[in-house]
Amino acid sequence: MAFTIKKICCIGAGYVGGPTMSVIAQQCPDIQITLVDMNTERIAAWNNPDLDQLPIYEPGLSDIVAEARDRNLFFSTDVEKAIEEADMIFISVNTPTKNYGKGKGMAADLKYIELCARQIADVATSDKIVVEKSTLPVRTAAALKSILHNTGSSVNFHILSNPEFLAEGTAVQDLLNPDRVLIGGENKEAIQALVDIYAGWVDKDRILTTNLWSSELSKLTANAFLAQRVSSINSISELCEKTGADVQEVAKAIGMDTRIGSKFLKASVGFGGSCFQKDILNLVYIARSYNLQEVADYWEQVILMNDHQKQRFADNIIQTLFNTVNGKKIAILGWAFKKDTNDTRESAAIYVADHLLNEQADIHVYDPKVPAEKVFVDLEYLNSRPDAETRRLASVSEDPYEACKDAHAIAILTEWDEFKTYDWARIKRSMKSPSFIFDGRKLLERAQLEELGFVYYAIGE
Ligand SMILES: NC(=O)c1ccc[n+]([C@@H]2O[C@H](COP(=O)([O-])OP(=O)(O)OC[C@H]3O[C@@H](n4cnc5c(N)ncnc54)[C@H](O)[C@@H]3O)[C@@H](O)[C@H]2O)c1
Ligand SMILES: O=c1ccn([C@@H]2O[C@H](COP(=O)(O)OP(=O)(O)O[C@H]3O[C@H](CO)[C@@H](O)[C@H](O)[C@H]3O)[C@@H](O)[C@H]2O)c(=O)[nH]1
Repeated sequence: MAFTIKKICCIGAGYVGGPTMSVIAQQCPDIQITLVDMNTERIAAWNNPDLDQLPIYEPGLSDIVAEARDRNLFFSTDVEKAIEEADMIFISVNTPTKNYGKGKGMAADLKYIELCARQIADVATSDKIVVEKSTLPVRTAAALKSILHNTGSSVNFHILSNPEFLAEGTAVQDLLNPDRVLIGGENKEAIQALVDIYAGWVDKDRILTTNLWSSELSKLTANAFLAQRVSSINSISELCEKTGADVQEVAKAIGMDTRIGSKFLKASVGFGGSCFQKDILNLVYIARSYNLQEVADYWEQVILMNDHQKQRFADNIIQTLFNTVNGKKIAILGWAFKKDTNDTRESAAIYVADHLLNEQADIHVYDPKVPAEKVFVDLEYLNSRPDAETRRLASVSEDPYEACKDAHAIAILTEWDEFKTYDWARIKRSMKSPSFIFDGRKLLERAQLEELGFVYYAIGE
């Protein structure tokens, strides 16, 4: 039996649900989409007439929301109503690393997923296609199936896995022109119903269908491979610093080998974001749960290398500043985990700053998109010291020149384009001497800065 999809509900209006559903609504004006979330503030922000106040910053997103909102795209806190009315339900809730109990610090916490499944099971009175959009451990669909099919009602549920591969900062472009769309499932008609939606704007050759488990595992694997490239080049950056090789030159030289490819070879202060670490830890946990110790150790090293990269960046600042940063003002440019997003989850900046705060440095943060309070909350979450001390040592500036004034050093931790356009001569004049720059993104030009009198350190040089 072919399915006709007229109404979609998406549970979870976050970094994935928001942009994904906005693009589907834009591309498929005949489908009515309701994004629901239990976070009332988030939903209110999605409904804010002022498009600058949307809860998520992504280039191009506000135009799409402006086009589709209140036409066929709706944001609501009425989860039950949206579930009841929908033909297809996307689950796009967060699946963070568990911070309690069995698997603490490793496994994905599936409590939000289970809650969604139970809510769907309780509310649904007609057949539904349930789509896993969240990133999930392989075989989660089996648990979902068990919850949905044990309701005692005659409602049929078809479960699909449709992991999302968008990267933040380029979410809209990634959704409009995906390298591939992956759909795993068991029921051919249900799979076809989702294929038909994407086929509205995605080339059919790029829509891949697989079994459920391959789809679930492909998502974890893709992130593990991407993160592994960053850790691999970061490991080489340290060797470059010892030997006189330049990591950018090495990356270019190896990236021109078509078997290696040039993407994801940018050495950095360490990868951040809500996905890489969480998903690799989860992969490691799954491997260990099948007693595959070598597999687990292999992937765990990607995380250990990343931790080392953040740590050694902070250590290098301390060492270079004559082995003490106590009472010294250090400007941190960039708090988001990458440019063009306001997301700070697992940002390397948090860990570098925390390390410097442990040494009693006086931290001044500037980021073009991250609100001040978020910076404090991120630091306080680590619980490294009393909150009052964090707020005494750290501050947030709305102006980059203020952040850098009287600083002993500047650490560049996000690759925001605007940092390249600053009046660096003015910044130099306002700083203490010697004036150090620690470029964790290799964003600036060494020759220009050295000419201005800075002492310039960059990852991998
Ligand atoms: N952020 C990314 O770039 C990205 C990309 C691909 C995949 N993913 C995966 O997508 C999933 C979602 O990630 P995200 O970044 O959008 O998370 P997020 O935290 O931004 O959004 C999740 C939302 O779900 C809501 N929620 C949780 N449980 C709920 C429930 N029972 N009912 C209603 N709302 C509920 C939360 O309030 C939150 O607003 C995760 O599994 C993540 O790994 C994320
Ligand atoms: O050469 C590189 C590439 C990335 N990074 C860093 O790696 C992190 C992650 O970057 P990126 O992958 O671009 O952003 P995410 O939004 O985390 O996207 C990843 O995680 C998502 C969530 O699962 C997936 O959907 C995407 O495909 C995957 O790229 C950031 O801190 C980047 O600065 C580097 O340091 N060097």
